[in-house]
Amino acid sequence: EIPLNYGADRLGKRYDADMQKFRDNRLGAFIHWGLYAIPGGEWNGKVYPGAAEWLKSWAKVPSGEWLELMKQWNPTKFDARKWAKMAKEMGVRYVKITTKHHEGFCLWPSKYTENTVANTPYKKDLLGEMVKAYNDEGIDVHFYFSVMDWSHPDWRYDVKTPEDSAAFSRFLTFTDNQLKELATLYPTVKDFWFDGTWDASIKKNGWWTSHVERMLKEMLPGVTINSRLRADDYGKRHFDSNGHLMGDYESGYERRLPDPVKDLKVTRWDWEACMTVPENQWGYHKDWSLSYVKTPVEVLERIVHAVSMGGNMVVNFGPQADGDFRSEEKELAKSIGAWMKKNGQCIYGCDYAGWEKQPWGYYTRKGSDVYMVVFNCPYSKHLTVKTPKGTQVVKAALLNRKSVKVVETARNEYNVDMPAQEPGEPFVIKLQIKEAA
Ligand SMILES: C#C[C@@H]1N[C@@H](C)[C@@H](O)[C@H]1O
Repeated sequence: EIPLNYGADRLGKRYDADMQKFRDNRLGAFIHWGLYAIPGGEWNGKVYPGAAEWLKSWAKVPSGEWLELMKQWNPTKFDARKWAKMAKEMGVRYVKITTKHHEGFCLWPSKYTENTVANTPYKKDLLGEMVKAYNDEGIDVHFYFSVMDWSHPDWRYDVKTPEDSAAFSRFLTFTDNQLKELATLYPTVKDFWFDGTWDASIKKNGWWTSHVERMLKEMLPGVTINSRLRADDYGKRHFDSNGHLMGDYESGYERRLPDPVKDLKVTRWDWEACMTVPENQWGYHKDWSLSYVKTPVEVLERIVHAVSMGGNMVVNFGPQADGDFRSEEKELAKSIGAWMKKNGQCIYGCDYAGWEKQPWGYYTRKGSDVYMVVFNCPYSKHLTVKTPKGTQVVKAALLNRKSVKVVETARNEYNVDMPAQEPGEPFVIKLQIKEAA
């Protein structure tokens, strides 16, 4: 192996209680909220179809002009308790909040910059209100933090000159201070999800990314850190130069998922995917007609797909500038929540089953309970199940309801009958199995 000072701190998965909770949570929600919610994708009368939280970049708005938006930041309809109830009803076990996105506006009253909620008409500590409300509902809070800060004069995309080095060193100190501030002010935070770490300036400072992981873990024992923070001695990201995952879980699956047959390697480590409901909108965009908007069943399939491969899924919400959610997002939360209420036992605490993927849907597993989550009903009216050698299917039943017929068709092959009544939505069959000792 290549000797590294700033490669993976640990080989293999973490199995402490905090990581197990991260894993068992399985379903999370992203909250992308910042100044970008005010223009909602439109600048000087032009609507930009790109991601709304990148509008400053698409419209080439100078930072000074962009930060003028702070004068309009006053989410009068914001009610943290309502937000937390919506998350609870959706069945999410954790929420990832953008403490600061690339624009550099902080949802908490940081004392290291003027670009914070304290210097807006709203004034109050939005992040603190959210952390309390979600925690009061038993929902874990994770912090999204963008290292790249378009509004900070010392941010550099690359470090080429002595001036760049001096500036970027100041920037890293500023960032350290903000992270220590977040860990001190909000000690119930369970995870830091870093973004904006793809530029040469960070890749050339792998030591700093290693320092941040160690610093936060020292301040908050048990906290989880995503792989996207990390670069090693040679600028390798997520996986170090020896192929070992850095951080505690892979966070490369943004708006995409591993192939359920070809990419089974991901079941060897923890990972978390995140997804948008439109094709690519994280922050609030006023016009969702510009791209395809996933239906609740399509969102649900991505959630189940992730869990079936041992991963978590985070579904994104982009609140409006007034602090309310658009109706499509409220409907989505309700719809997913209704399904999770009936079927959540095939998600929470579940993992990769290790059985051969079938066209009707996905397997998930918790201990000796194997779940079939059916999205595609075959004309044959039965669902093929192929078990690993030495494993038998003893019984099958719709979740908490009547059993369905199981017929052995060949060694380690079964036909599981479809339910008599067409369920009209993705449904779950729980298998009772017998494994060779
Ligand atoms: C690119 C990029 C960022 N990463 C996603 C999680 C959003 O925050 C998007 O703006």
